Amino acid sequence: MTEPHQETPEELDRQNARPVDQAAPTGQSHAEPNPSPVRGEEVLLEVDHVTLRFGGVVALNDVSFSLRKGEIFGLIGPNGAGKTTCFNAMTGVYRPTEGAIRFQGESIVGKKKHEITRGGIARTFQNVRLFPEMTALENVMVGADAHHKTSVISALFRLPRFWREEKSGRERSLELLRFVGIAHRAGDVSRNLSYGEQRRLEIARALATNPTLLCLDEPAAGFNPAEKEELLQLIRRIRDTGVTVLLIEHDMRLVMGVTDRIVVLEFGKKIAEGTPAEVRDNPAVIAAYLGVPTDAA
Ligand SMILES: Nc1ncnc2c1ncn2[C@@H]1O[C@H](COP(=O)(O)OP(=O)(O)OP(=O)(O)O)[C@@H](O)[C@H]1O
Repeated sequence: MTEPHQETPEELDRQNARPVDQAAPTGQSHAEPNPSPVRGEEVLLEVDHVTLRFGGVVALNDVSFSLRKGEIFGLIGPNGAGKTTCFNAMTGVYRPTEGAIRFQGESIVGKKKHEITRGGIARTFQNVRLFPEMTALENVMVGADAHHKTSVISALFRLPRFWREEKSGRERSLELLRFVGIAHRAGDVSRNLSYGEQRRLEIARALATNPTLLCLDEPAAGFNPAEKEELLQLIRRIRDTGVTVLLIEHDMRLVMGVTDRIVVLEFGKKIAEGTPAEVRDNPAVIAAYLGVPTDAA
């Protein structure tokens, strides 16, 4: 058995216990139906019979699903279901013990995190991870840098290409700050931004890598209802630019309001997959959230 490789201590900093808005699916949504204007049938990412064990813990147990290009896809499930582990396997933090993960038809298992980012998958984290002493603009420019072609030599000697790329990186980063609604904080040190602004900044930084797929890990955690509504609109605008979005989120109203399709995990296994309406009415899902056996639901 291959043990999953683990790259950073922060990845192992298991969930800072926090209250989650983990209500059972209610059937109510505060948002209008999701129009999915750019959703096609082309498969973008395939999780193919993935099992991932941490010693004796089976965090993912033979999980399979695929994301289609242009959709907003939700990955949900109770605490400890395996959602973050699944994200980590997709973004090169953990290597599956068994199974395959393909992005645009190509295996990404065993690739380094930066290779996967360059390949077009970007992510945000459950806990805000910014460079606290850098300005908001600089934080985004770090993301944009991932795509610069400038060599160390041309950066050291300030060759024309370096300046061109520095300038275009700055302009693009400002544009992204505008897109997420915090351009007015561009010059402020990121630790001075409000919590909501920091979460938007993380999204801008992830978008700066020009992703094809953006993975958002509990982006609404700690948000009030108005902030959640703004986030829902932002996720749709991101999707409307052609970026496919994968969302882990405990807030059922947000998930049901914004996603096209959902996969539900429980104890590492996929227990349901379908549209928000299908998933909401699925007895196994209701049981998982209410904590009762399926046959009693
Ligand atoms: N690095 C690790 N070492 C050992 N066990 C781990 C590790 N990461 C996750 N696990 C275990 O794997 C299982 C799935 O955890 P995971 O964090 O993926 O769940 P989750 O669905 O994201 O939960 P939450 O909603 O609480 O964030 C849990 O039992 C967890 O304790």
